[in-house]
Amino acid sequence: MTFSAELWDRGAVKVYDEIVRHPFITGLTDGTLSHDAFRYFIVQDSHYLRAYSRALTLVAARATDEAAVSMFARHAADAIEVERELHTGLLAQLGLTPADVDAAGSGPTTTAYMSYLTAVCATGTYAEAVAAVLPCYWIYRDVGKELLARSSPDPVYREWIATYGSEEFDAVVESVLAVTDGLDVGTAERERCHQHFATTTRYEWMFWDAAYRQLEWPV
Ligand SMILES: Cc1ncc(CO)c(N)n1
Repeated sequence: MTFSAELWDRGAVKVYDEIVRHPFITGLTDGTLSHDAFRYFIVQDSHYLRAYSRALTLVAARATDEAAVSMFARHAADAIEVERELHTGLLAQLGLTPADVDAAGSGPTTTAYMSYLTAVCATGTYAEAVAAVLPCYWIYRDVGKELLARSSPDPVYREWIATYGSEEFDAVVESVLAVTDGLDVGTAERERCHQHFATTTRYEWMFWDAAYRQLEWPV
């Protein structure tokens, strides 16, 4: 079994099932998701993408071959572009400005997820950093494809779905999976990779759940 298949098998199979039947995800395609919940999601995702981009530069710095350095550095730059283009467009359609994103601040789940990613990428090994960021790519690709197949009555949701369900994003994810499968991982390191992969996979579920419930800091 490839390393990526092993990670998915142990850390993502069950959670992925929960993700695709979560009311936020089913609501994107059956038209029941409120724009308020989606607004919360896009605002929080703007915060998330800023941290994600920085985390990817840390992965790039840890990469052991030039092709991987170049790939992760490119993805870091792309994450900033996605935040600028997709979010500015979607935010405007939802009646929000970048100033509203700053005013909202990052919510509890966003903060926890960003902190975990940053910590692993800053202090873990290269393989640990790859395992921590992999669910961000992989889950969005699979969810994107699933949603594209289901389609949506809402043009705003359709635009968001098109980004992650695209052939381009699929190719990006395939290249990261190839890097993952080429990693040289020790026994103890392998266990830590499993932990990080399972944890960030859970955070992906929690991120959608927080948006669905529009979770705020309790105090
Ligand atoms: C929370 C989250 N995870 C992954 C992605 C994909 O980059 C995203 N935009 N947001």
